[in-house]
Order: sequence, then structure tokens, then C-alpha cells
Amino acid sequence: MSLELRGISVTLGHGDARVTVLDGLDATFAAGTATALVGPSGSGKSTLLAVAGALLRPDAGQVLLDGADLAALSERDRARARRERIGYMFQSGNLLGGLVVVDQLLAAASIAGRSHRQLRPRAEELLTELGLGHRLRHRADQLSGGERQRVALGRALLLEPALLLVDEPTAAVDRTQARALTELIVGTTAGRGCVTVIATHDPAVLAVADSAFDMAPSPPERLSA
Ligand SMILES: Nc1ncnc2c1ncn2[C@@H]1O[C@H](COP(=O)(O)OP(=O)(O)OP(=O)(O)O)[C@@H](O)[C@H]1O
Repeated sequence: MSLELRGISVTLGHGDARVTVLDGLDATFAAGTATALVGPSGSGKSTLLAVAGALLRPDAGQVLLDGADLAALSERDRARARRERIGYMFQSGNLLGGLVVVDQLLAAASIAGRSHRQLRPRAEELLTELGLGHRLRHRADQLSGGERQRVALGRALLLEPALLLVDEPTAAVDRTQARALTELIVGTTAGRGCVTVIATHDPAVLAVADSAFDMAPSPPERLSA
């Protein structure tokens, strides 16, 4: 299992707002490894996640998930890949305020056409693994920021994705929680053997992740003559 991006180019916007965000980008992400995607604001981290997650089709290049090119699939097959092979955990968690924790996972699974009855035991087990066994019947608005992020992680993992894409998971939590949450993501990635990519500005994430990919590496230092 791996994710390989080859020659990815993306231009966004029109007219004066046209920006080439990615220009022939190459990157490889290995299974069982959580990679921190770093780089200054505007360097294209979220865009890269959108391309990798089949949410945005690149203007050029290949997105090879286990060797099959997601960028070349029909819209229908891309939608299926999003449902069945990719888990997303985006900034604020985007939980549904009124639903209890276990139903947050099941609601997402039912959008993917899976039965609640079949998945409920797995959802409860997964939430327990994520340290939320005592919060299964809490509503999202009764949870702390870190707990909400763990629910969002559970939701992303329920259907055992090959690829887990995470955008700024620690934006709303303190340093201790940031470290704990990242350790959970890294440990889960190793345990499941999925490919995980985490866009982040947070040094705590960078410190815990298995590796880093820099969107804008600084130029090599010039040797003085
Ligand atoms: N629809 C759009 N039209 C034009 N430009 C866009 C559009 N969406 C994003 N951009 C530009 O593309 C660049 C990359 O954006 P992106 O969100 O991928 O960066 P980022 O590295 O994730 O930034 P941040 O760390 O601030 O979240 C930015 O300069 C942004 O202004």
C-alpha cells in the first residue's frame, strides 16, 4: 500500500486571481507511516490533500493509490474511492451537533451505504480504542475540543481506509492534547497500515509524525567562494 503523487500540477482561480498552486509536484507516502505535510501558509498543503483525496482533479499528473491512478478515474469511480478507500479528518472535525458520539460514526457510514446494525459494534469498539468508551452517548456539543477530534478520527477510520488525510488536527487543542492526538494518529496508522498525511503548522505534530514532507523546501545554501 502506498500513495504516490507524480508530476501534480494545479492552477486555481480565474483572471487576476489565477494561481499555480502545485507545479509538477512528486511525492511518495508509505503505508503504516504518518507524514507531516509542512510549509508556509499558501504553499498548497490543503490543495495537495484535496488532490490526494480525489476531491480535486489535478490539471496534470497521477495520484497512484496502490498503483491505480485516482486522477484518471470517472467521477463515479472517484466518488466510490472517496467513500470506500479514503478517510478525511478536517480542521474543526465538522461533527453534527445534535448527534451522540457513536451516531456521528454511523451517520457517516450510512452515507456510504453501510448498515448501522452491522457497524455499531465496530464503531463502539473503535471509539473505545480511541479513549472515548465513556463518552459514547454524549452529544458532540458536550465534548472537549480534543475529544471532538478523536470522534472525527474514529469517523474517518470506521470503514478501514487505505488512505487517511488529516488537515490541521490540533488547531483547536492545547499542547498536551495536540501531542496525545498526534500520537493516537501515528499509532493508529502503524496499527492499520494505512497511508496517513497530516497538513500542519504545529511543531507538536511534526515532532511526533514518522516523517515530514516540506511543500517549500528552502533553497540549498550557497557555498561561499
Ligand atoms: N479557489 C481559489 N482560487 C484562487 N486561488 C486559490 C483558490 N483556493 C486556494 N487558492 C490559493 O492557493 C494557494 C494554496 O492554498 P492552500 O489552501 O492549499 O494552502 P495551505 O498551504 O493549505 O495554506 P494554509 O497553511 O494557510 O492552510 C493559496 O495561495 C491560496 O490563496
